[in-house]
Amino acid sequence: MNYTIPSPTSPARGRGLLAARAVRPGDIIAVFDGAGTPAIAIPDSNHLAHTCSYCLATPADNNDTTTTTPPVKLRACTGCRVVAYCSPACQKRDWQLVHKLECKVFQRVRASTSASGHVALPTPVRALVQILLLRSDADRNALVGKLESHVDDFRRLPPGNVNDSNRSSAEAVSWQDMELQAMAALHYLGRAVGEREKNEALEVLCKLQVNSFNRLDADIGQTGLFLHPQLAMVNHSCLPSAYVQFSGRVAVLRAYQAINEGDEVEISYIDQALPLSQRQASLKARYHFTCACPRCAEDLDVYQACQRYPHLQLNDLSLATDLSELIRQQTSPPLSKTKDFSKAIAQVQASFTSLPTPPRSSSGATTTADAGSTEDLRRRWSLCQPLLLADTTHSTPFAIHPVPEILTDAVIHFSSRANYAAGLALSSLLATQVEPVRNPFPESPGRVKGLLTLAKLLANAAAPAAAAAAAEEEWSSSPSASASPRQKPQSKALQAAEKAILAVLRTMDVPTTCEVLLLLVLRSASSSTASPSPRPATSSDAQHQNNNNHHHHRMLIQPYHHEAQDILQDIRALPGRHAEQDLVRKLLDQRGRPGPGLGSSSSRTQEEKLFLEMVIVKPLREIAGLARSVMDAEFGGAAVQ
Ligand SMILES: C[S@@+](CC[C@H](N)C(=O)[O-])C[C@H]1O[C@@H](n2cnc3c(N)ncnc32)[C@H](O)[C@@H]1O
Repeated sequence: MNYTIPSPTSPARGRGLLAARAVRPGDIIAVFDGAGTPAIAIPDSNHLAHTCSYCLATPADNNDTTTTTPPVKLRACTGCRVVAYCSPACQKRDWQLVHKLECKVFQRVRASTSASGHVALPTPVRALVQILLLRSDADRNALVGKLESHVDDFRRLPPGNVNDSNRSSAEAVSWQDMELQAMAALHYLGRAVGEREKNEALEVLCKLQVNSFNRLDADIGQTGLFLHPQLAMVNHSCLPSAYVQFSGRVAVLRAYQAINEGDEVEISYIDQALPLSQRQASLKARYHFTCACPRCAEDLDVYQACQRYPHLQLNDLSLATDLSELIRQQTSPPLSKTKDFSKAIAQVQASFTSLPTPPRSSSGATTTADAGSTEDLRRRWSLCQPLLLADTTHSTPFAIHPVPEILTDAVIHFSSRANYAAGLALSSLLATQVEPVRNPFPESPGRVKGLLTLAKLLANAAAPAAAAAAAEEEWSSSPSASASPRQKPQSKALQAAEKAILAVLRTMDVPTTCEVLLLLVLRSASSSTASPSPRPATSSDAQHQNNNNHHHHRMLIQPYHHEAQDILQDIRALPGRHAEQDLVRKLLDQRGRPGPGLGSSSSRTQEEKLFLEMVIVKPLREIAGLARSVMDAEFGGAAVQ
């Protein structure tokens, strides 16, 4: 056990989880098993048909044509026809765990719902049903008995209070809704709905609100609810020292920065990128406390917050080799303290709060997920203009909320239209100047995912670049005559931006850049205490091996590992790249190097740094420089009001 949970030291914060040994950034602090000890791990109710209810694998895990993994086929339970499984083994395990009892509840739900109606119970109601079904009081007590409920605070919430924190279950709303949820659970359980039963159910619902996590899947976003009594002891900070990752039914607590033995481990319950007022509101609405972390106390903007992490040096072998300089530019004087900028921030925030919540893209990857309509993106981009034009003494502060979210959605917008060059420009900007500021630790999941997206876009954009080069030679034609299918004719401005991007691409050694990006993705798996596992036959099989800590450590790899490995294999199969491969190997070889990740900067030679800077970072920065033109061309920039 790498942690301790002593009795509360501070009445304000209650209990907390302390590191029992010193850990380095990326190290696994602890693994919380959602199958063994009393725990709840369920898919979101509106994903039940697409997610294995035991191992939580989804067919979308294998949606990508770049992977060779056989697709997961799900079969519905023949009893309730509500939940589905990827294998008889998963079905059997879930049956023994809880479904034997739960199946009857779902049958009752089905019987009382019209044939066309939505049969599943909302996610928190299903979690409540599972808790109330637990066979013994001892089990139930072990799971929820000692958890903080804040029941009186919830009772006082104004009607219609909507919790929007990313740790919450989408359905979480007001006290009145919770009362309805409690009654629904008791009704379908066939139990008495007396005052005592209702209060007991309400208390459990409150505990779920305060203590459960949303399982975040690699590519689908929020896919379920996870509750574990020990993991629930981790307190919050807006400058967290750790983060939680999910892998099937397992939650992994990973260090985000070095933590000393005996220090408290803190995670962020909410989206750290949000400005102070929104962070405080989210924390208050669901967790009922006012955060007093250094970031809140001093109202640090995202650049200042980044400066507080001791990770800047780790970035010199990443796509943000200039992170210290980027931060220096924005923090002297502090961006958010300049008059123009505070005004711009206030203006942008006010206009955004009056917008209906845009559908959040869950992946940031090249999917056609709901990134918002073109119209919605135009509106959001135009509302951001005061922020982007505010202060000429600083370089453009692209990392300030909500710019990164809009750029991420725009990547999806362009990818779904097969305009990979435009997507590449935005993705390069995110990977070189935005994500490193928001996630200063180079191996954090947000960064790793961005690298993989970038590698894929680069590969896709390079194909038309090559085609366009050939076409230009022969016909002097424009890049719009290239191979990629287009849905709509493009504006002249977008064509010009795309031409400039393709021109940079033609100067690049794309396979080598992709290879380096993919190796950066893979390093995040190998530098932690987890060692990469051999590729599992299917993701569900992998989960089945998951029955002790040793196995957990073997399979707790970054979610993007296998995909990166697949693409890397294709690149390495290209002929005539021996010299390049040798260089890349030299640059990224970790053997014999101290420290986390790729070793300390002092052990790197000038030649290696120069290679990274010239071959990878410089051209990507050049492409990133075209992102603003791409956005303005497609979404109107300052011209649209
Ligand atoms: C998931 S629980 C964490 C464990 C909790 N401290 C306990 O003793 O049960 C969340 C609750 O812990 C408290 N908490 C967490 N982080 C805090 C912080 N930074 N400041 C004050 N209270 C905090 C709040 O009461 C919050 O609702």
